[in-house]
Amino acid sequence: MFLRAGTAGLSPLRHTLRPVLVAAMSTGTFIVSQPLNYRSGARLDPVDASGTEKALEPATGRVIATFTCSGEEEVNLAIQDAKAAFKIWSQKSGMERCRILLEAARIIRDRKDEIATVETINNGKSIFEARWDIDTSWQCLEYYAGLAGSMAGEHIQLPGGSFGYTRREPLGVCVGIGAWNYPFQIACWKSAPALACGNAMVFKPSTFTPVSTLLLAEIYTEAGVPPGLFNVVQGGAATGQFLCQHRDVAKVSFTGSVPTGSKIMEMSAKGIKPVTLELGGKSPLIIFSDCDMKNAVKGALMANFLTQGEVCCNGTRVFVQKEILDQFSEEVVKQTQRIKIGDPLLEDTRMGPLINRPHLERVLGFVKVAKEQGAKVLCGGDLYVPEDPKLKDGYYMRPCVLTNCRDDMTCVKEEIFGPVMSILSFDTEAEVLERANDTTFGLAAGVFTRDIQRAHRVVAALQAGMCFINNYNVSPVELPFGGYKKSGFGRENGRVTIEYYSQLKTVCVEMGDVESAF
Ligand SMILES: NC(=O)C1=CN([C@@H]2O[C@H](COP(=O)(O)OP(=O)(O)OC[C@H]3O[C@@H](n4cnc5c(N)ncnc54)[C@H](O)[C@@H]3O)[C@@H](O)[C@H]2O)C=CC1
Ligand SMILES: C[N+](C)(C)CCCC(=O)O
Repeated sequence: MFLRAGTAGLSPLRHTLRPVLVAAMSTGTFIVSQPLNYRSGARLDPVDASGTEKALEPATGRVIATFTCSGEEEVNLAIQDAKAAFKIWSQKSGMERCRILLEAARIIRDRKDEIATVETINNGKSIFEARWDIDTSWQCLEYYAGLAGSMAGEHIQLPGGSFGYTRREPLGVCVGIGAWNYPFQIACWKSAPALACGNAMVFKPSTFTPVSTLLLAEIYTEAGVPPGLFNVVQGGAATGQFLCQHRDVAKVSFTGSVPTGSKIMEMSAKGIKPVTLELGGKSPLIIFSDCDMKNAVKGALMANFLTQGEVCCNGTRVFVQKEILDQFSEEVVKQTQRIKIGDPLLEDTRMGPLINRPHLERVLGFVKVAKEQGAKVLCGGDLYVPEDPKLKDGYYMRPCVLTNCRDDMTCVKEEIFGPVMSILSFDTEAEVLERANDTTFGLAAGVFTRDIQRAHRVVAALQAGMCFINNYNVSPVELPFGGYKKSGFGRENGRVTIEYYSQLKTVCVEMGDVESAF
């Protein structure tokens, strides 16, 4: 077990050992024996409990960690500790914060393979993809490090030499609550802008993926943030509620499902706390007959099969213009059948197991209902049993392409959160826009066409926060990401996110005498 508790700087020994240890980590061997809570700059066991949970390795179904969910007292200590760190951190200049965040970004980049390996073991996504996630993680820290140094207010002249100015100030202790599909990346997308603005953060990962956030906590400490600035508590709904209801929490940023998002908003409303909600989706991907077919097919696979299809912004309703329906479907099926499923730590694997057994069964259940409702399975949609005996208890399925889909089918209306693509055909632009927008979600949307006027006209009419033209599911950290409608509000990434982690103070300065009404 390579994970260490310590927080001190990089020892030469650790430098030498790391590559060996990463190489030694293989599917079926990893066990976490250290505490999974983080407070005051160190791993520790929580002082009280609200139950225990087990974390799995989806590739094998093995338990890799049994951990205590934090009780109210532990949550309280984590918040008090963060409050103390906030006092120090919020007084630092933007450039001072910038330097520390850049150092943290550098450490993540240096430890990319190790972090990606841990992410793969606990989440099941392929190591190939996990490395992408770690790249967008350190890039996010680097981006907000840059903004930290240039955050500034305005100076406004008033009559008679008087003037006003604005200060962009941090909020205080922010809470981050994450989903299980991008554990490390979500923790970075929330903490980087929060810390850049001068806030502290208490983060609660999903109970399914408690492990990798600890690496981030240790890296922040190693990079020089004050102890307590980034704390981790573990647990599910109970722990989440203690966080959201705490009076010393200034803001909650949540990634997860719509029903939980609605509860988070309700709890935060009681304390008038601002919230950012990154929720689910059922996004449309529109393929016009004038598209570049090769890229459209690649785009459809990117839109549906990353992280075993467990991606909130996936373009799972693939609308294809009638003239190219057969050719497109044939090519999509050919490429989908080539996806290598199996041990996610192997270099050539491109699809690993789903997160757990109940979720796998839920996804297979959607395929069953789709068939009953008249959809045709073009490929996949069934269990996959890898040859390697150590993977026999993992949660694998073959990626599925459905056709003959109608707008009223369950597979077209509901978020499946698994590798299931639904193909629908359409005739005209007006028709497809109407159908694409006919959903309560609005996270993302995509269009493939060579006609640039049409591309911009179509995205302008799409009701979605993140639109792609001639690509899908790329995530440059410079671009804001977030939803319309029930997919949530607030944004992550991009310059605008500074506004969600800071508040504006206006100072009005009188240079003359008070003109009184009395
Ligand atoms: N828009 C986005 O960026 C993303 C959205 N999602 C959405 O998340 C869902 C899947 O993720 P899950 O982890 O299953 O979602 P979930 O809503 O069950 O859980 C999300 C987080 O909330 C916590 N939680 C659960 N009940 C809570 C409560 N009452 N109070 C406070 N915290 C609570 C969980 O422990 C977990 O950390 C999908 O619907 C997906 O679309 C997932 C990833 C990204
Ligand atoms: C990285 N990306 C764009 C594929 C997904 C990010 C949103 C999520 O957390 O599901």
